[in-house]
Amino acid sequence: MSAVTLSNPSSSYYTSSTDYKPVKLSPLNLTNLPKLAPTEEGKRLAAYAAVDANISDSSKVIGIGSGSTVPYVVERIVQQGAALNEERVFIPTGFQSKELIVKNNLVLGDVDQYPTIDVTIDGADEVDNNLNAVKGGGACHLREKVLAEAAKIFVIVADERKNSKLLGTSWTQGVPIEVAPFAYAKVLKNVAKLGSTKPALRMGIKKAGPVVTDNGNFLIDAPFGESYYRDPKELLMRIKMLTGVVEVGLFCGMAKAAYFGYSNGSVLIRSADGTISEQSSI
Ligand SMILES: O=C[C@H](O)[C@H](O)[C@H](O)COP(=O)(O)O
Repeated sequence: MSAVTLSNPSSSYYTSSTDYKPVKLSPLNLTNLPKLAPTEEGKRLAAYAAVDANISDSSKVIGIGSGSTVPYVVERIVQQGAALNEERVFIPTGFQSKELIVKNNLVLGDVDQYPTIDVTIDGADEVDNNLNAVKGGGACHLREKVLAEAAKIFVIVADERKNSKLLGTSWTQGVPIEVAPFAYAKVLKNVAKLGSTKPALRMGIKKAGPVVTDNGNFLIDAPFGESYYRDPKELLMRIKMLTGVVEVGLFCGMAKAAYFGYSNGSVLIRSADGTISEQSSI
């Protein structure tokens, strides 16, 4: 992979063309890795950059999130070596990450044993300019939020398609809402009253009936108009107040940074302090 630097950014993925002043980080050395399809390349880049920057020798309790970028997170952690990993405990956000931990012979723990986590790295469905995120496309956002909140450092990894100025731009299926099964019909009515256009119970694929989460609950996907996404925290609080709602897939003010991997071999890093950095790869 050749070193690529985004010297003249003009795309919409930056905050704005005028305030774009990236800090250039030293390149990520990824020589001798197998070539992947462009989007996968972006996911791997984001994951590797996030692990390198956030998981150090002193990171002992690590939260492993869900989604298609997370296998690369675990891959990079494994590359840090068995000696280091034997001294660590890994906490999963769901079935997928539990399998990843077990299959890679890492030590499995749970958040009730380790309510304080050093670092949690997780995927996202969409992230806005202020690091607010939609999560729950894979129905894992309840455990994900607990692990994000438990972590001293919570970091998001994703490919370039997830980087938006405003939530609801690329992720149009709505805010994922985990609900107690018996309350779903009432929550559907109440999110519609809040302003959701066509909220729907998420149905299974290759399974008759609704999706059932790892916690035995149902999911509602509730789309909202653009104005609601301008204040995602307010939207989160209003949905969370509805009786029967277990957790809402809006993560506001939680992430320390988001790493977006680009198919051109670079990573864009947005930090909570407003810093925007770029890392190329060789
Ligand atoms: O519930 C699932 C999680 O929030 C995932 O992190 C999110 O849906 C992103 O998944 P993917 O990387 O597969 O698009």
